Amino acid sequence: MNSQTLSQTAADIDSADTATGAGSHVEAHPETVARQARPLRFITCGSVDDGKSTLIGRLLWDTKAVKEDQAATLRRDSTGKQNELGLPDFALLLDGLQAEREQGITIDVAYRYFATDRRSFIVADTPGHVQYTRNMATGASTADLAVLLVDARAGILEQTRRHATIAALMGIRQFVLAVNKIDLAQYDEARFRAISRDFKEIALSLGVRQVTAIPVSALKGENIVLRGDDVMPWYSGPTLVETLEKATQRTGQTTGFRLPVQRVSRPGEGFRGYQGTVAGGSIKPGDSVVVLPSGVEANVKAIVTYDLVRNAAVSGDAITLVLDRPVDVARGDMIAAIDQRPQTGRAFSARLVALSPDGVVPGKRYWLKAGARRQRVMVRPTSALDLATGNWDDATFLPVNGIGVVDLDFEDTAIFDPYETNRETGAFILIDPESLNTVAGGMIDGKCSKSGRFDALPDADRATVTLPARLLEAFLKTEFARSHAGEIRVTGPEEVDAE
Ligand SMILES: Nc1nc2c(ncn2[C@@H]2O[C@H](COP(=O)(O)OP(=O)(O)OP(=O)(O)O)[C@@H](O)[C@H]2O)c(=O)[nH]1
Repeated sequence: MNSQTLSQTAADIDSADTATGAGSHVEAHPETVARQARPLRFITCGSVDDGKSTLIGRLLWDTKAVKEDQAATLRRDSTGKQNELGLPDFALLLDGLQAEREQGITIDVAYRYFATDRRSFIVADTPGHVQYTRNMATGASTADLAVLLVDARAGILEQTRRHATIAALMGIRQFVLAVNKIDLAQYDEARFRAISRDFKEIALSLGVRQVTAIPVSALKGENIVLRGDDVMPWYSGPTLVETLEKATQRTGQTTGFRLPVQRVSRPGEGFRGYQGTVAGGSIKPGDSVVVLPSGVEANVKAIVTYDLVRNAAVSGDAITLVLDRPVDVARGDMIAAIDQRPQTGRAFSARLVALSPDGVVPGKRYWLKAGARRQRVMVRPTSALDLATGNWDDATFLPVNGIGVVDLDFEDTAIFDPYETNRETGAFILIDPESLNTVAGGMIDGKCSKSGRFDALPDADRATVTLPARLLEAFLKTEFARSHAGEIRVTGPEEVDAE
């Protein structure tokens, strides 16, 4: 959404009347204001021991985000453990998290908050091990920018490519390459330039053009918050924190209004509201909406939060929507802008990150969960990313941590936006129906025209039901028939019908 449309939206919202005329009113907060106030979210990724914890510790320390008691603890805990430079171990600032990980307590991603005079930040610290790809994907899904760390001595590793690929797949369009431990590489400019060149090539192949490479020593605090000019006079670019201060925030959503319905509220006679968190665009009373997948159209009568009637709502607001006519809406449905609808269909193309040890198996039926919606789906990988070469090779199976392109075939109508246009209504997870484990995280590329393979199941995979004509129609309307469509082959009407 450009700034012009944003201000139009804001103006629309401000001039909106409420249709109810009742209750208290809250001034709408235009998206623009909310976005400026929002902290920049970024992730840090790197291989084990590249210095991620030290880098985040340094950022917190040098921006004075460390409270005095924490600082005292750090000094105390570092006693006797100082490195040859006599500096405290900044990674200890993150040690609480480490301890919890070691105890096996599941912490997907730890978020830390800090601020400079210019801006506030939330950094998602994601573990470096290969088996934590899932966590990285979680952190990346909300991040505006990714800081990728490499050890100046080791250069680009497969893990660097893996992380860059996941970050790009999750929609991040700004990378910072922190070439760390440059002190251990004798502050060698040629080394830094060579690593930057290799990385920029990878980023470009992933469609990421905005790359800032910075030579840093996280341990010594050079080019993190303070400059390292005396040891790296050849580097005149920005420090890490300057780059973060200037980074742009991604909107994440360029679609019209989206409300994935989480609950239908019927507190009393006559009132029926549809509850959920707005996942795109904005809405005000009087706007026309469509309920999907039914396609029924209605107008918004009122927008209610838990104690207020509002004259508008924007992305991120948890609301109850009241429509101007009785409409059949169920949990898992989507209420969307009438003139900017999401895509609906039974076949979609998507990219997946496989998360389970079993990988993603072609032909197997999974549950796909997107917001409150859960649907049966068959997944067919068509290509997989070779992280060593960066090539997309033909593939029919995705092993754990594999990244691939897949076709999704749904049993019934699915509703999505391409992930590029809406990170909430374009993302999903796959669940194994037997173990209930999360098998993969995915992002929708778009609808495809291929016919659903649920229609083309081999006969051996179907139950055969033969029914008299008078029962056939009634049977096809049952919940059982609808939820097993594609698995049941109905042959009929049978001869007995003549009786
Ligand atoms: N000389 C030097 N040592 C560094 C630098 N950054 C980190 N180190 C050291 O490298 C080691 C690993 O640093 P960590 O910050 O624990 O690395 P990490 O990437 O967080 O490791 P994991 O948490 O295991 O993924 C520690 O001994 C740090 O003191 C640096 O810029 N220069």
